[in-house]
Amino acid sequence: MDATALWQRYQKWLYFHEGIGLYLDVSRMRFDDAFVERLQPKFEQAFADMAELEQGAIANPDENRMVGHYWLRNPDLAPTPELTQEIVSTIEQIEVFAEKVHTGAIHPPKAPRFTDIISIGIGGSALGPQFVAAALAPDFPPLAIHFIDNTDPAGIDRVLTQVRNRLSSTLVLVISKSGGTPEPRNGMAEVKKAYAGHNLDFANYAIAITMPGSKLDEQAKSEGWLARFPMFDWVGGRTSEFSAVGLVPAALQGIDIRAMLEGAKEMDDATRVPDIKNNPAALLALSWYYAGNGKGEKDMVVLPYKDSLLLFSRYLQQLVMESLGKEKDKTGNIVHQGIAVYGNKGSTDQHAYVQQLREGVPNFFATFIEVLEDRQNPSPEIEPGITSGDYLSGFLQGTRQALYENHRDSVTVTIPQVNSRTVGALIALYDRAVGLYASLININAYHQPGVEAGKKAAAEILELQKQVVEVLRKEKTPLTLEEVAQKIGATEKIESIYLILRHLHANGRGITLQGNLGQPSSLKFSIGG
Ligand SMILES: O=P(O)(O)OC[C@H]1O[C@](O)(CO)[C@@H](O)[C@@H]1O
Repeated sequence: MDATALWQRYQKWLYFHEGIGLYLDVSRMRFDDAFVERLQPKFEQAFADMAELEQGAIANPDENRMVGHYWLRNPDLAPTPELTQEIVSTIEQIEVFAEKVHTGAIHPPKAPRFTDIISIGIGGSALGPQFVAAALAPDFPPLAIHFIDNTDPAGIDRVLTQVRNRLSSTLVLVISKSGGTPEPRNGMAEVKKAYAGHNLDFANYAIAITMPGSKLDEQAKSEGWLARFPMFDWVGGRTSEFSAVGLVPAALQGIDIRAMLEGAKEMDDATRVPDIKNNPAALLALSWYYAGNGKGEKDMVVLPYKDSLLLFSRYLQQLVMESLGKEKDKTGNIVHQGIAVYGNKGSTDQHAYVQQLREGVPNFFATFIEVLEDRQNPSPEIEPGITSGDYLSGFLQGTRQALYENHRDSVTVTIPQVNSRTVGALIALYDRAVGLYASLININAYHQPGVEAGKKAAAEILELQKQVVEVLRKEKTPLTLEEVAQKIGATEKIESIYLILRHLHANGRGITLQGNLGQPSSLKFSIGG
């Protein structure tokens, strides 16, 4: 396509949201009108599915749940007045709580103000808060946030070291929808011990964000934690940023949560329009379908050209891949669906993997996120008439063009600046795009049956570890791996037994070994001695 035709195509397909100032350009996706027409019936179904979902249908039949994240930013949409009230009062509760923490009306026993937050959670209970903190937290927030989003002991230590002089003024948010996920449970248990080690009563510092009645909720209630905020059954972890999961940490950091909710609501209104061309989420879903042939054949590379949006690609990775990556469609056919998402930021990635994007295997489409405002204050010139921001902007255009010339398609989302409203709108845009795309390919975007297998296998390993240790404790003489496996009656698990023992040995857990480390079958293990 020549430059004139491309410019025509750009204007024909350009979407602009006046309220938010958001542009979406899908002109560099090479679909034609016939393709759009072919998808029209699927989109009609998708818009109808979405309307039903918003009205409170059981849109997640496998878990028998409604899917209500859209109600969080427009509580009047909730299907019952009780739900509306629950949403409204939770937001009010959060604002009042944050205000009291900021003014010192709620303060730690031994200090006039809380200074820091340790936020413990994983997946949807971490990625939204992390993304929003990186994008929106003021440079000098009223409370500085630190995340424990794993069961990595060294990661936990790092956070505890960062706050070691301020533990007595550090709030701890324990965020887990289910209240039973092992990683945050472990993080919480370790942090609780650290407080005890400093003679601090953890309950005075701890806040639970979880479903009422969960294990975590019961613990928080019985131990008298400082506060509890509800997470709703009808909100999925990966779409929970506008529930207490995201709003509590954001409000505590001084982020304007009302503006974030407003931006999301405005975007929700725009993405409810049942017209592909005038609905930015539909345009995204159309582009994804085109790129990957409705089967995820191409990866989505997300390139925000703004440091503060660095974590957007990681946030989208869970939203898109946990929602769309499914073995079966809604009818039960094996489909192995999904779209792989990765990315970091531009123009930094230009000096990392963009080489492959431009010339290597063409198995992706790019999503550029552009921010019009370079910085809040005027920029100095680094060359006559040129600023650093001009470079950033030029690099974005250049990469988009270079990719297109080499038949690599791209979408560009442009926002005027990074603020609470635009970040709220971005999250809402992708929430809806995922929902619509899921309908196009007929999958349930709201469950995650696949993650259970890994969790179950891990639980079995921990059980096996107990058996291994028990066997070695009873033995006087060192045992080979085969002997351990035989004594447990699990010869098929010999590799797992080896890996368990190697890990215990590396961590000074009382395991002694003799033999050649490079030849596991030569090793003999004992406890102590
Ligand atoms: O908030 P929870 O219940 O601890 O779950 C954390 C994450 O774990 C998952 O259930 C998958 O393992 C995600 O969907 C979720 O965001």
